[in-house]
Amino acid sequence: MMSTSLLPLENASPAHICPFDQACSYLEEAARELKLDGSIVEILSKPRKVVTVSIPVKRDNGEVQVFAGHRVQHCDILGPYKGGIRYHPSVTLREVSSLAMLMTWKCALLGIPYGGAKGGIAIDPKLYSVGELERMTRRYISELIKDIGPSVDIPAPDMGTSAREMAWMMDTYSVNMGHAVPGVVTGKPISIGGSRGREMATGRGVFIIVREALADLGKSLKGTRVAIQGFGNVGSAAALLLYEAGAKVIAVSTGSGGVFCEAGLDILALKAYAAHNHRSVVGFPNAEPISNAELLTLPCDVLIPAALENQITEENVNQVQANIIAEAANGPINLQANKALEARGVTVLPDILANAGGVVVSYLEWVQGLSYVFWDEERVNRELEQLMVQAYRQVIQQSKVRQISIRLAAYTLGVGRVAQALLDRGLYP
Ligand SMILES: NC(=O)C1=CN([C@@H]2O[C@H](COP(=O)(O)OP(=O)(O)OC[C@H]3O[C@@H](n4cnc5c(N)ncnc54)[C@H](O)[C@@H]3O)[C@@H](O)[C@H]2O)C=CC1
Ligand SMILES: O=C(O)CCC(=O)C(=O)O
Repeated sequence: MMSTSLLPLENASPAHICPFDQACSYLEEAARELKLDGSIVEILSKPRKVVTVSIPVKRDNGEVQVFAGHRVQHCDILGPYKGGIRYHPSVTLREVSSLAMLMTWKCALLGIPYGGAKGGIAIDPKLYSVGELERMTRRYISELIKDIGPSVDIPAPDMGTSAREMAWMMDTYSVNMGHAVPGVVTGKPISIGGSRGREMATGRGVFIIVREALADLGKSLKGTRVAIQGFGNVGSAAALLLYEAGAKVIAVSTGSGGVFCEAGLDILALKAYAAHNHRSVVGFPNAEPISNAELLTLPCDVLIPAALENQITEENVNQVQANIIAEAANGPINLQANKALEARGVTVLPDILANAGGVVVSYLEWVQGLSYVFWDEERVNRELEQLMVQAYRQVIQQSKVRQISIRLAAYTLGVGRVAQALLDRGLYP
């Protein structure tokens, strides 16, 4: 395992759960398959820049609370750093670092000219007022002002953040620059240069990849039984598109628990219910309660983890019954579980492919902003469809030619493209 000395602020958690070590293991596996030089792996296994800032925030009651805000810039060989910002209590520097590395491979796999980054603050946004979140977000971006920019590093939404936070970030950056800079973030509201289709984009990408995988197995979406963990931006959009295409979404969950209905949930009604129920699905009429753990092991055709990392592990993998798992979340299956699933012949559609729709439409948003020409949603969705299907086909082809798993095929394509660019640029400037 490569040294992770650029991450000095925290000790590693045990190897079987440390997300950064897991990300390095996949990199090393891809490098072995590609017969890459050890020095390339050494370079790519370390983030290029790790920033942690202190964020003092005045609470509504007058007290001051100080948060740590991270931004990890993994690699900018193919273009500006790109990746979301997460507000969730489980955020750690190691987690953010692993997610930044995944962004590098994801962008390269999809053929979009970005490097990888990720940011985050360990906070439960539900416990803070809108005013407190706004003050925290603005201070975080002020502290990062020299590290981000439209051609340097472009944040976007992730867990716990949305178009609202992106608008605060864009405004804070613009005020500091003295003029409007919409290109500094993506996933913005449409009123300030956001793209049509971005809100649904990650879920739409998941939908496209599941549809293609089913078609390759000679199956259609109609009547396919789907269980989805997480009903936020990604999970709810994937659920809606699958439901509209005739799939039976039999179970859905949020952090506070889930619901199950053998005949299939009415996703339109469930979305409306969650919107009026603090984003929780618990208590939805005509459905049985179900825990997050139970949802993962339900008999179903397609399982879509769309929340956190490490949900399918050596502890529950033997109970998982789905034939297809689409990683809408980043890193929901740990290393050991992944090996077990592959040995059983389960089709695992890896995160860097399955959830790439978000960064694809972020790229389209950035391109529209740079050219001052904005597209209708149909065009955005068409371009997204084309890039997702193309990447899926390339991954399946690579998997067949090299006789390797779909995950390793996706990694070899992403890592291989970055390694080639590194060599073409004369190693690293
Ligand atoms: N928003 C985006 O465009 C993209 C998001 N992703 C990934 O998708 C995943 C979900 O992100 P979003 O939907 O944006 O976040 P979100 O904040 O909109 O929704 C997260 C959902 O997960 C649920 N959740 C939180 N903790 C949970 C727990 N312990 N157990 C079960 N459910 C839990 C929440 O209740 C909520 O329903 C993350 O892994 C993120 O990195 C990946 C690519 C792009
Ligand atoms: O839209 C983006 O730029 C990044 C999305 C993201 O954070 C991810 O794909 O994990």
